[in-house]
Amino acid sequence: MKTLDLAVIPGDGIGKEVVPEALRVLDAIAEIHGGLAFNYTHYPWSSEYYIEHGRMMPENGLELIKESDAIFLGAVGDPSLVPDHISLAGLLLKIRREFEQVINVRPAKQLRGMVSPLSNPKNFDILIIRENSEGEYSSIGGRVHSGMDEVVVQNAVFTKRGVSRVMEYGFEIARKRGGHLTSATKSNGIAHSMPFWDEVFQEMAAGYPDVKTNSEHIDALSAFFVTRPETLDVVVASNLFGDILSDLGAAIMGSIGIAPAGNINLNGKFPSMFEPVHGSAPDIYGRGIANPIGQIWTAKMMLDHLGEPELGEIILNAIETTLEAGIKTGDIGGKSNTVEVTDAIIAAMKKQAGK
Ligand SMILES: NC(=O)c1ccc[n+]([C@@H]2O[C@H](COP(=O)([O-])OP(=O)(O)OC[C@H]3O[C@@H](n4cnc5c(N)ncnc54)[C@H](O)[C@@H]3O)[C@@H](O)[C@H]2O)c1
Ligand SMILES: O=C(O)C[C@@H](O)C(=O)O
Ligand SMILES: [K+]
Ligand SMILES: [Mn+2]
Repeated sequence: MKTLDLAVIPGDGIGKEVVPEALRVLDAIAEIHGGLAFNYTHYPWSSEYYIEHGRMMPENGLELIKESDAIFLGAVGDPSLVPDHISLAGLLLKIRREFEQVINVRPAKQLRGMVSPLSNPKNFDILIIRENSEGEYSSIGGRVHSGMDEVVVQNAVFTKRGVSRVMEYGFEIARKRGGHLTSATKSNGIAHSMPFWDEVFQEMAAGYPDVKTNSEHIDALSAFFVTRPETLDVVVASNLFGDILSDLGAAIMGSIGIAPAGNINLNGKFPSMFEPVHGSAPDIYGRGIANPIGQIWTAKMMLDHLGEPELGEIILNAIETTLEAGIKTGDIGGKSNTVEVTDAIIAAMKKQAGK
């Protein structure tokens, strides 16, 4: 029996609704496999935890989850309890950074049964590779003075190491897909970091003669996500640009409620973390109507990462079968609730596996 230890952090809002549903899917996949078990350890770290303890996770929190095979997280943030920059920094961004999850992989592709808001979407299949440890998300800066004299500085940090490794990841994955790599830049407006970003990209491209490349300014590239997404394949982007592009990618798929993500540790020193692109959705939390597909597709990405791609495939197929059957939550035009969609996905998995 192969046992995978998962640290489970539902977090805030709909994270608490969709994570338990994705765990039901994992239990079903374990049953289908027969020789695989998941050992979940649940952590209640969240904004509510902050209200009680004055921090988002205990002081030794990272120690507690360090040995797990992967971290499975829902969403972090409840602005009615804790300002977002404190809650995200104390949990989500802390794990990404301290566990050196330097790459954030975010697919945006058309699923069977999904209706894109684009009128003629032409079967796009994009993989966004977001730098996940530096760039615009640095905590270097500060505020001085007050009133009209107030001055605020927020520094962006781009290191040769950080930029090279995210680009190398992009090139390798583009090579594996037999595809091409687009770099998201803004070197016409941002005079230091982005020309540097372009230089590293060009240097590295020389080592991948088989991978076609292009660079697009982030503003134009955003428009291409809408006007001709089928021409994009792998897209490598800085932390902030990748963040924005991944919501855009989710939007053209049909809903942010279905978009998955993996925060990948490359050096093997710490576990990777899997969590959907969406947040805690306070506007719909508590009604049982959140779309569970983002969290469930994220579980598929986690299984791929843990060496079980054929199980991941069963899950994605079942998601598509369920969408094709019209069993959908309200964000994608359906009438079913979170639990009903998950039930249908599990039933489709079992049917596929002949059980
Ligand atoms: N990775 C994360 O944990 C993460 C990501 C984004 C936002 N946040 C946090 O979440 C909170 C809310 O942020 P936001 O409103 O900007 O983004 P959000 O992703 O939570 O919600 C944006 C919109 O999408 C809808 N939506 C999101 N997920 C959905 C789902 N599964 N099913 C159906 N509809 C869904 C919401 O109802 C809302 O209308 C904030 O505290 C923010 O900081 C966390
Ligand atoms: O990284 C962030 O800014 C938090 C959230 O928006 C995300 O995309 O995970
Ligand atoms: K999330
Ligand atoms: Mn985001």
